[in-house]
Amino acid sequence: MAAKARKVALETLVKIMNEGAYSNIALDNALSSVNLKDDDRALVTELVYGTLKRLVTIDDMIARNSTTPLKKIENLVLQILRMSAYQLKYLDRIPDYAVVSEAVELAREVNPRVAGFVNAVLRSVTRDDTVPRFRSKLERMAYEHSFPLWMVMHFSRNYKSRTEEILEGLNERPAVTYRVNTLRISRDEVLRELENDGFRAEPTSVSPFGIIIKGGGSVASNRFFSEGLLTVQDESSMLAAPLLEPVEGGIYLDLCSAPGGKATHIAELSGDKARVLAYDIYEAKIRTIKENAGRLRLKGIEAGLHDAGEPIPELFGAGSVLLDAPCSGLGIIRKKPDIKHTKTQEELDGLPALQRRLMDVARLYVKKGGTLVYSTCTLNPSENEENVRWFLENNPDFQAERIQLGDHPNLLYSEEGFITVLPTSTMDGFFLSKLVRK
Ligand SMILES: C[S@@+](CC[C@H](N)C(=O)[O-])C[C@H]1O[C@@H](n2cnc3c(N)ncnc32)[C@H](O)[C@@H]1O
Repeated sequence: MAAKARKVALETLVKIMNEGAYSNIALDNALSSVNLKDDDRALVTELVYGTLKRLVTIDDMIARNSTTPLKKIENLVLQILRMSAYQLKYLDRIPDYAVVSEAVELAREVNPRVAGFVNAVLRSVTRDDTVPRFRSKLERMAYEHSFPLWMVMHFSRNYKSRTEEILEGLNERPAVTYRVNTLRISRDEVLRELENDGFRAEPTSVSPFGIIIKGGGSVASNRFFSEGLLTVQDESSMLAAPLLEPVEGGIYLDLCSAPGGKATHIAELSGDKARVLAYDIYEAKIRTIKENAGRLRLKGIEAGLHDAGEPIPELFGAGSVLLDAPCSGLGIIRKKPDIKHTKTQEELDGLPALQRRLMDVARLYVKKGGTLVYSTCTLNPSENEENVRWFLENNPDFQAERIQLGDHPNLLYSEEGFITVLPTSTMDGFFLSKLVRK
């Protein structure tokens, strides 16, 4: 059966690498269209994410051991080599000879003439223990942690001595985390009940709302999930909604809200007694907000299609606002390792202008004494603190309120009290700021 899993993984990789599909979506589609056992599903996920995660290093190895330059290798054959090199160098579940012979079989189906070439390259990769000579510390980090050099330089320029920790964090296997709907059940109770049901679960350490599933199977089919007591959410994302301090009768606008992870949290924290206007620019995504609100049985969410760049005058001064802005997503590489290969410095440079335009509209909805929470899931000061500093300079009626989440090794507090969350196994890289209208 593992052979079938490898074939599915290969097809998925091709969709991502050659057709520009997003890794999480391509993988979900692939897994839902085939009938595979749990072990094989796990293998597909491992092969796809692992290959994308280690691609820089893998390509280097293939280039060293191939007589044909990488750019000239037929696309499908290149993906076979990449996926197989990943197994040879990073997994020990499958013996090397089996990996090579499976790869040769797959290659033969693509083009019988390349089978010998694939065999030769992979045998050579198997024996290759070369440690390349690095011209700098950054080059070493790029190779060892498998990131494009420009991205390592970006982290090093902006996060200095924390660079290696960021690279390691972004390569972590993401833990399975859920937010407890404390409107209906306490976290302690969920933990107790899950333990009774045979799960191993722990509380998250920064957010008081999260649990981490450490073992015992998939909670998605558990009654807690289907009955709306739990929401899949990263721990970092659980930190945004509480900053709005939602109360009964309040009005909250979540301007970029799909799939509604934070909007539903706002509703829960208000006792589901507030209006939560949850907008997004994509029609298809509005459905996901409604589905999530429905599963959680929340009545206060009003999901709708709206471009956050277009002001809605009827709502000026209406309440408090969450702007969880579209961003470069460098903080979520653990879950979307394709970001390592798809983002460019130019793309990063273009984002602050868009984000500032959205902030400029978002401020209009904030009432006196109300709050604007600006957050992103990226590690890039120009999309994060520099945007917020620009905003405060241009809007003297707003002031930053210090966020206090306690001392945790991966939380960086700026002088103004903004927070950058460095990635760990349980937390995405994230940025949070809280701006109050005087
Ligand atoms: C970081 S995600 C939001 C995640 C969401 N807040 C949550 O917690 O589930 C950013 C969202 O912004 C949406 N978006 C991008 N540009 C937008 C715009 N101009 N107006 C409204 N939404 C936009 C995207 O479709 C995406 O769903």
